[in-house]
Amino acid sequence: MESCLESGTVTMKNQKILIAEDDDLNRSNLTELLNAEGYEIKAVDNGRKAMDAFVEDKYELVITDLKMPNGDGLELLKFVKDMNPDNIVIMMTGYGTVDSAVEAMKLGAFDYISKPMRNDLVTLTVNRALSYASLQEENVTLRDHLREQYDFGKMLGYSECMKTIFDTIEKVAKSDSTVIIYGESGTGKELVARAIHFNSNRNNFPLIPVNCGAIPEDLLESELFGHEKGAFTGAIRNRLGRFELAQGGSIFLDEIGDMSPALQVKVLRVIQEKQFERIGGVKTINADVRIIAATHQNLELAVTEKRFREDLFYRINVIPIHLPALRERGADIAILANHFLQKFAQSKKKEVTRFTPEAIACMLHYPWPGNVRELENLIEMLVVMKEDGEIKLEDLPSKIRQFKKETQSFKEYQIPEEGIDFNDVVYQFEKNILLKALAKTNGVKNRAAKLLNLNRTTLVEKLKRLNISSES
Ligand SMILES: Nc1ncnc2c1ncn2[C@@H]1O[C@H](COP(=O)(O)OP(=O)(O)OP(=O)(O)O)[C@@H](O)[C@H]1O
Repeated sequence: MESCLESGTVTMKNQKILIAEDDDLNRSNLTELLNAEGYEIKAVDNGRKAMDAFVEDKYELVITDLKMPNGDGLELLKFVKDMNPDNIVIMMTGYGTVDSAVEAMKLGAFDYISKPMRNDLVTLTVNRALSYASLQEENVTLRDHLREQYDFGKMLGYSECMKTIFDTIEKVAKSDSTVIIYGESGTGKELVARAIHFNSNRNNFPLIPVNCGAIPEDLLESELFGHEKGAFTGAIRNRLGRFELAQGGSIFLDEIGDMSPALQVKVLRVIQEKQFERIGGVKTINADVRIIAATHQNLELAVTEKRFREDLFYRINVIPIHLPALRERGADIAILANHFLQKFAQSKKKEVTRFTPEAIACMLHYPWPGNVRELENLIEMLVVMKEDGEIKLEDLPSKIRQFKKETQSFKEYQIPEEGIDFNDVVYQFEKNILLKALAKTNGVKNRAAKLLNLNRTTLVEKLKRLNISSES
């Protein structure tokens, strides 16, 4: 990319700008103006088309009108920020109301331009926004470069909380301190443990995982510490335990909260004295092992309920890392979904290209009780079921489909400071629902009535009252 200095700001040419504006004249003026400035422009006339374009291509900047039919500016802003929180968005407002602009800024818009627009102000705002974007990109590239060095492997995350977690991993990896990772099942605790180990000074030695919740208690002790031949019935030869196998490296004690109190004492001794004996053995073995633990439980609560030893808790809770549930990091859902789509499309040799914006929006609102694992499994299933093309809302299982955007955007409906015309809003909402039902049933009123749980006569009366003809 070539860069040049213009009116005190750095302008990066060949950057792409997406414009969403329903006013034809404004749209073409803006396109001409910014084309002349050397930017590559894609201009569309509503929010929905802009969402489609945004999913398909990379745009350094999105400029959107606030009020548009079919996906307004705020909806587009939210969509862009969900897909990529770092993407810069500028709003255009014809209403000059500070309120809507303030709301847009709160939602992450970079700036706003009031209409009627002055060309010099437009170019100034756009150049400023893109200079900022370039600086931001430089920072991200630098950080990504550092991150690559630390080999975060397949672990993705663009949400603020995941960035904080990556920073923590970088810091703690080299420290050799005990780490405990808290998080619901499927949030990526094992991936974090791997990232810590493989970025630590112990990475030439193994990382040995043990799922303390999956191994029966009487076997777990021998799994961890090993046994001598004849230590118990069935111990026909000496066996190394996982602590010994992990010598020089790290041990990942997954679901440590499920460990019995008797074993908790033994693990405490390994941490305090760095020593242990095999079952039935007399020789004391030195343990040079870093402990990385994980649990989905609230260990503090387990301590107060006397299910977990307090002394062990303080020994392992040295560096706690809390992995948020997937539903708490909206920004990651779209990124992870696209990543898994590419991964499975490639491995299963399918031409499944992308998700429609509606499908993504719906996934953003589903609560994902099984977290990233559930998302990964779902996308594998969707790719298997599909031959090619895009994954649409209808392709999603019904438990996810019920979290369609309409429900949510209605929940999120904000009454502006200047108030609303109640009857008009309800009228628009009702009309919208009826039109959608008709579109979904190809205009067949019987089926539309069934879909809405109305009887046919009521539906027909409503259509008449709302002035909806079969053509519409
Ligand atoms: N940030 C992420 N980026 C990419 N893949 C991820 C991410 N987080 C989790 N995964 C994937 O999700 C799946 C579950 O992750 P993982 O096994 O680490 O979760 P967990 O919290 O340890 O689960 P459990 O507690 O059930 O053992 C894995 O296939 C993992 O590769």
